[in-house]
Amino acid sequence: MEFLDLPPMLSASGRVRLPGSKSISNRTLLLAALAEGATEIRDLLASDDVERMLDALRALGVVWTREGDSDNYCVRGVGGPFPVKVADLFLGNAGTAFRPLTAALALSGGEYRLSGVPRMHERPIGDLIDSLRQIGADVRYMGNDGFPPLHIFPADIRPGGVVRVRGDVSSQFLTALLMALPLSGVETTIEVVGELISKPYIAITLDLMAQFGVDVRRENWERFTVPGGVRYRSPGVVFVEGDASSASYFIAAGAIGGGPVRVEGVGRNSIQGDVRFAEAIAALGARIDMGDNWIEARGPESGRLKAFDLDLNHIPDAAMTLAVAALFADGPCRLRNIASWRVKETDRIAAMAIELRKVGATIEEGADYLCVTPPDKLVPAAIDTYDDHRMAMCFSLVSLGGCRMRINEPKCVNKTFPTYFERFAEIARPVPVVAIDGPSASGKGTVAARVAEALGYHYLDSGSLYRLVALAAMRAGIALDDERALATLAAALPAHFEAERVFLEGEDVSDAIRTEEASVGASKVAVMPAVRAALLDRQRDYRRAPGLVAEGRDMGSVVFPDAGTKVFLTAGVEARARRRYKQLMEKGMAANMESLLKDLQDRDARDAARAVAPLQKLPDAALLDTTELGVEQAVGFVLGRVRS
Ligand SMILES: Nc1ncnc2c1ncn2[C@@H]1O[C@H](COP(=O)(O)OP(=O)(O)OP(=O)(O)O)[C@@H](O)[C@H]1O
Ligand SMILES: Nc1ccn([C@@H]2O[C@H](COP(=O)(O)O)[C@@H](O)[C@H]2O)c(=O)n1
Repeated sequence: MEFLDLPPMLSASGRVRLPGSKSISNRTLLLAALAEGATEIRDLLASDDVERMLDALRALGVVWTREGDSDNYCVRGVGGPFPVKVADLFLGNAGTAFRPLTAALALSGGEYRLSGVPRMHERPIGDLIDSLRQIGADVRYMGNDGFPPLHIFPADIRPGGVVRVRGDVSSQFLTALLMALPLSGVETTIEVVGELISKPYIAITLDLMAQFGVDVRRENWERFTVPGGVRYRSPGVVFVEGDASSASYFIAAGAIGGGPVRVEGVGRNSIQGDVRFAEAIAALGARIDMGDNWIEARGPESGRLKAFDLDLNHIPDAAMTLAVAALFADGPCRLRNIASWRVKETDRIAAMAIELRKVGATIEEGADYLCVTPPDKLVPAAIDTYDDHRMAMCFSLVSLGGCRMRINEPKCVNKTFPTYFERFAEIARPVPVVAIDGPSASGKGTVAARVAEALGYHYLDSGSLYRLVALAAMRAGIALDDERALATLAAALPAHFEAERVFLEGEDVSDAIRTEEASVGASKVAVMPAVRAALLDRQRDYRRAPGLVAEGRDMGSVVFPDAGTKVFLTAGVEARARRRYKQLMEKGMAANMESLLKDLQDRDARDAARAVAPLQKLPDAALLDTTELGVEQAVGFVLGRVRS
């Protein structure tokens, strides 16, 4: 399985230029395709869902071109129904392509097959088909009744009068009918059955249809009359706004991570309903500023978001971001009227509940609501994403709580925002790590502890963990080559640290882990991949605000590969043996120069030669040879690297 590890973040600030809106991109493409004349589309979203629409249009005989590698396209409209009369279309999991194309093709007088990924075949479409059948369309189910895949046949379309469509499952059914009906040329009224959900998405549809010359008469959100004798006409150029749903992650990042975070591409003039996410998070205490084409978010004055109880029917997609923002609220939060989540890319209510529990939240889940009680402390977790781009993007925000996160299958963001994690990395500031690696007795521990003190950071002596495993194994009679038993021991090591002392099962073993026997034992158990894996998360958990200085052999290469400062600290082996001898003497421990020298050479060789996480100077690490340097000079060097 592919995954992406996000480090714990300290804060978020910066600017993000948003990718184009998915809803506007796919609607504009379809309208441009059906229109008379050519349409220049600027800033089209580059994503999987839009590619599915572009592929489908090409297969249906629509000519479109892209300006080089840009996001600007030109679509030559066909001025009516699609010219290609037989086609087999694969539409992935793109609801914004599947539903509107179904309606437009049902009125195009051809034979078409429409299919998608397995999840698309679980997403209901029966209400739309029922409506299309009311005007004579011949659409048949190829699998389960009410669900894709579909087979459309030429039919005698009888438009006019009133068509009824359900509005309480997906607003895309109404959008699909609205966009297709002008193809019939006859005035037709659509009556919505049930309370229409996601009204702002219908507003986008009506706005874009108007730009293409078709003005729909709307009576409340219940009746929509599409005029007769009208055809779509290209407005010439259409600018696609930035995606307001995608903006929600960055607005939330500013609110959770302090900010200011500014998104560019949507603002108070937006036609997208999800800009109202800004209002929702402002109600939680976030400080929001808005311009015509930008929104800026900062954290609440009080430092913590307020608990909420909100009806989020109008912003179902951006509401997912609020479910994760709830982790940062000062009390239990309730997200209401979100039943449509159940029929999206995945059952989002169920998926959210499972994943929020993983990070420590207490969740109550209902048919159309979710209650999130934030945990006292967030728990690092591996988040499953259910092939749902929004799950991946939402959960990246948990890292802003100073909690490392693993996002499984992160490429699902390609559906709407292929560069999401790059943009997120530009605004999120990880808890800084200074990684100091080097051979035994080179002075890493001494230097790292002083650097940590100077910076006010936490300190990790990773070698002590391997020493503890060796000591615990020797005490328990576990052979130092029994990898499985050693890994089990390492995974549940009953050890803790207090100031500079180390405890094993409550006993102070600070000196016991420093004996030569424990040193040799440590270097033997450290060769084993399973032991190293068992200690990995434990080491990563030391990364806490305001920062960490970590020393060992693989701090910069494996444990904290993204460390901002990496130093390879070394010294000649004789100098190191002399230092170690002096150190042991000062502690009143027995030592012999000759055996110390041999022991260091053996350990260095074992550490450097092992297959997993070998001791090495990384290309991005600064080399510091302290053979001729004092401790203060070495500390000064590292601090200089951190501050430069
Ligand atoms: N630059 C230096 N010059 C002289 N002595 C030093 C220097 N750096 C460290 N020392 C001394 O060397 C001894 C060994 O240092 P330290 O324990 O920090 O090394 P280490 O690399 O952490 O060793 P290990 O990997 O075995 O834990 C200590 O007594 C320390 O004070
Ligand atoms: N990141 C690390 C740290 C240590 N080891 C192994 O543990 C032994 C003891 O470490 P000290 O730093 O306390 O000397 C060392 O010899 C290494 O074999 C490691 O593998 N990775």
